Amino acid sequence: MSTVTAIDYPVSLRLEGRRVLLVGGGTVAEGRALALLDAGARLHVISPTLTDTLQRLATAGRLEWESRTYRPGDTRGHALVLSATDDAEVNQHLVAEARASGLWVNTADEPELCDFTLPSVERRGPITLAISTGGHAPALARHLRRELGDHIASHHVWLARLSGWLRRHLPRGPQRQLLLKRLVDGDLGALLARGERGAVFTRLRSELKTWKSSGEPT
Ligand SMILES: C[C@@]1(CC(=O)O)c2cc3[nH]c(cc4nc(cc5[nH]c(cc(n2)[C@H]1CCC(=O)O)[C@@](C)(CC(=O)O)[C@@H]5CCC(=O)O)C(CC(=O)O)=C4CCC(=O)O)c(CCC(=O)O)c3CC(=O)O
Ligand SMILES: NC(=O)C1=CN([C@@H]2O[C@H](COP(=O)(O)OP(=O)(O)OC[C@H]3O[C@@H](n4cnc5c(N)ncnc54)[C@H](O)[C@@H]3O)[C@@H](O)[C@H]2O)C=CC1
Repeated sequence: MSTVTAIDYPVSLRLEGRRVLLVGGGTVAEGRALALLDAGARLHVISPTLTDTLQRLATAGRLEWESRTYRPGDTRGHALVLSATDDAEVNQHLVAEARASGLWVNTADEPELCDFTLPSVERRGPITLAISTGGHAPALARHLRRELGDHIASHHVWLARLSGWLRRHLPRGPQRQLLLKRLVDGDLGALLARGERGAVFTRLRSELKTWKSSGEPT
């Protein structure tokens, strides 16, 4: 067991259409595979065995499965590499190979060998809550994720979708910024928190009319 001293730098990766290698097909690999598929990755799994769920995904063509053990050279052609075998030596080889080719790699069994670690993730619509303890306390990350996840209410999800729509349809600038901030913690945000979506719509509709009449595209 190793010690982790540096603080991890959080990012949200866009993996849609990218080829990701996952070595291992057990319970831990299954969790990673489901999250990677949710993110739209083109998933390549190398493992002599698969869990039932992974097996079903392979049969359905949702992932590419090679039923064999890892071989040097397997990382070629991938954007990201994750190792989740129960063999520490295999995981170490995979990390060394990935790093030698400049690829980012995560191994489930050794925080110190990871180029990135996986946070505990809670999703509500477009909102992602991710908790990291930098490898110190994964069980605590999970506990906090569940506890804090309860604070993301349905009006937050609604607000995120509405904000996304407004950002796509209104031109950038101070007027849009002000409106989007008011939706979160201004007068409109207060209405939303009370569940008064109808009132917010009415107010928005009349405000957007002013935008139109002042020559702004909607
Ligand atoms: C470094 C990291 C590398 C990585 O995997 O990226 C790592 C490493 C290790 N985890 C181990 C054990 C456990 N991991 C969990 C749970 C999760 N582990 C996750 C992430 C991470 N785990 C990364 C750091 C994240 C951070 O701390 O910020 C979560 C958050 C996300 C995910 O996996 O997707 C997911 C919760 C998902 C959810 O929300 O439900 C539980 C709790 C449980 O299962 O209930 C236990 C048992 C309790 C314990 O041991 O603490 C072991 C020892 C294995 C052994 O003893 O054999 C190692 C290896 C080591 O530390 O040496
Ligand atoms: N990061 C985390 O959150 C956690 C990590 N772990 C660690 O993750 C690792 C995997 O755990 P589990 O999924 O529970 O193990 P598991 O025993 O269920 O699965 C291991 C998988 O690796 C495959 N495998 C073994 N050798 C291989 C090789 N040479 N090439 C390709 N595939 C190979 C096996 O066929 C099997 O599918 C362990 O090292 C464990 O300590 C465990 C719990 C949590």
